[in-house]
Amino acid sequence: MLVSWFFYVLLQEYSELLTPCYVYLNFSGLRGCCFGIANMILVKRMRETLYSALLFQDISFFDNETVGDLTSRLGADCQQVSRVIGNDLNLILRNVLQGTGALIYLLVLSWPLGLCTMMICSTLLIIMLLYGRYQKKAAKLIQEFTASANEVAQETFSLMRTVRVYGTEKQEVGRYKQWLGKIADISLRQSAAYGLWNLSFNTLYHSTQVIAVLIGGMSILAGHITAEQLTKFILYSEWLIYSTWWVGDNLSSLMQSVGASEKVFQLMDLLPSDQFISKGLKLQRLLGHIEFVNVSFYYASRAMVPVLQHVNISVHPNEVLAIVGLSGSGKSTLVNLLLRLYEPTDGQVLIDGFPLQELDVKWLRERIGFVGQEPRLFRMDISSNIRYGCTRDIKQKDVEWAAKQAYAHDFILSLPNGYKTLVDNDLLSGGQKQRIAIARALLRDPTILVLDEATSALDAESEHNVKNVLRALRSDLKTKRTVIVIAHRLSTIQAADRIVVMDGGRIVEMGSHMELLLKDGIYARLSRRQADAVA
Ligand SMILES: Nc1ncnc2c1ncn2[C@@H]1O[C@H](COP(=O)(O)OP(=O)(O)OP(=O)(O)O)[C@@H](O)[C@H]1O
Repeated sequence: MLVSWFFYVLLQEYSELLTPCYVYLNFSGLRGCCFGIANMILVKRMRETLYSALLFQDISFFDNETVGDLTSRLGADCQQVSRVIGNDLNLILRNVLQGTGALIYLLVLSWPLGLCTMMICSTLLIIMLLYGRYQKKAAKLIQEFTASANEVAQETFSLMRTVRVYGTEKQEVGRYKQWLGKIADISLRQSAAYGLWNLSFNTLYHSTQVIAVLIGGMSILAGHITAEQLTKFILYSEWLIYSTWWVGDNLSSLMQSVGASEKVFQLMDLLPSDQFISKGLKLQRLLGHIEFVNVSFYYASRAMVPVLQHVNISVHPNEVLAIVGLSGSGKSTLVNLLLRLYEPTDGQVLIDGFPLQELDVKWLRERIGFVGQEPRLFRMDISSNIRYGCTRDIKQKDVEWAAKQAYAHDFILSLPNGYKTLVDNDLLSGGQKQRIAIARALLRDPTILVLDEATSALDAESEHNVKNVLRALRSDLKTKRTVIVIAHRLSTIQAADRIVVMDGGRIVEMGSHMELLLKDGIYARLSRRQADAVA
């Protein structure tokens, strides 16, 4: 009897709530589907925006960010936002509508009772906001610690051979556990806060019932309301307080997601580097005349350490200039400035008489071939790796020509699928990867060719062959190009037109191989030491 009466009241009240919100509240499948689609579109768009915002930053930006941090922003953090859109927002909206409906109905039934319930709900809301703020802070910390833990794991996996050889597995587990400990500490506090939040809810929830019975009972005795109205009131106040609880619960989870996503939004808002925005000059023809005029430089992350000091060099078109010097003397930095990866702190780099900043950076880079110290290949087939970044219309025979020039053709043909073999980091030796990187640089037919320790991983014969290629490229009058070679192995650069010797960010000697030997300075000393080492 009591149960059927209860259902009767419930049905009657539900039918009274036939408002435009009814459709929203009751078609949960449709709602879920709409939020799911919105979520999918937004998260995809967010990842795209974030990824392209990152790719168009200055190189110095990547000096200050870790790979683990950035990848977790793209992965886990974007997923958090998806949770907000797909779940939390949906439930918050549903419960706000339901709670508002219940509150209006309660005030209509009995405004003193309605006001009391509203006060209790307001207290609950204040506690909820404080709890939400705490959760936001905690989530931000957890996100940071998780990124650091990921960074440690990523580093350890990528240096697995070193870890194994030095037997530091336990030490690495310890390093990882340190971050996990910090995450656990915050999670523990989060759980305690959740417990407190639940306790407050239960206390306040029961107090509504006590108030309803007390004030409602008195109102019945005074004849202000009927017993039926009080029953309805208790049902609706329960509805209201549960809606408030759900809003609070989802709001705190929303705050957690907002905390975790704050950095994502900051990164998404980054403007592209100036060099991608400004439209520079495109010369009709690039001759390859490079000048460093009184160039000084320091890295922003180490502002107190001057890396280059008053460097003056003029490299003529079609000249082969070698740069040598002790490790850390600033050779690669000089090349970084030429590639406009960094801007000089003082002085200017000129190409064919034009300051680098005035030239269109894309146009210029298309005309520069670069082989770095540790060529790492992309996870694509060998042919695509050689074509990488080449904007000309390239045919397979061009790719093979470049591979032959770099003495890579034979070993490529010996691979299971030849030029179509998918490159895996472990598949090729350091020297083989370097030869593919040289082929990539040659295929661009660059006017300026920069080789930064490009032959360091080559065996003596391959190095000799590649040196011949460079010599041939130089003497080919149709393809004039300026070549800058950085090498530790002095045998590689003996034939260069000019050799620049660097020490502590300054140019200390300059001349041909013979001239520098006669000078009996740093170059002659380095040369003697290398000859002794070979002997
Ligand atoms: N991204 C960077 N951020 C801060 N300092 C850097 C960065 N890259 C290089 N340096 C510092 O600048 C100095 C010059 O480095 P650079 O790589 O130009 O020397 P190098 O002569 O090419 O050395 P090596 O022959 O070992 O490659 C070094 O002290 C190095 O620690």
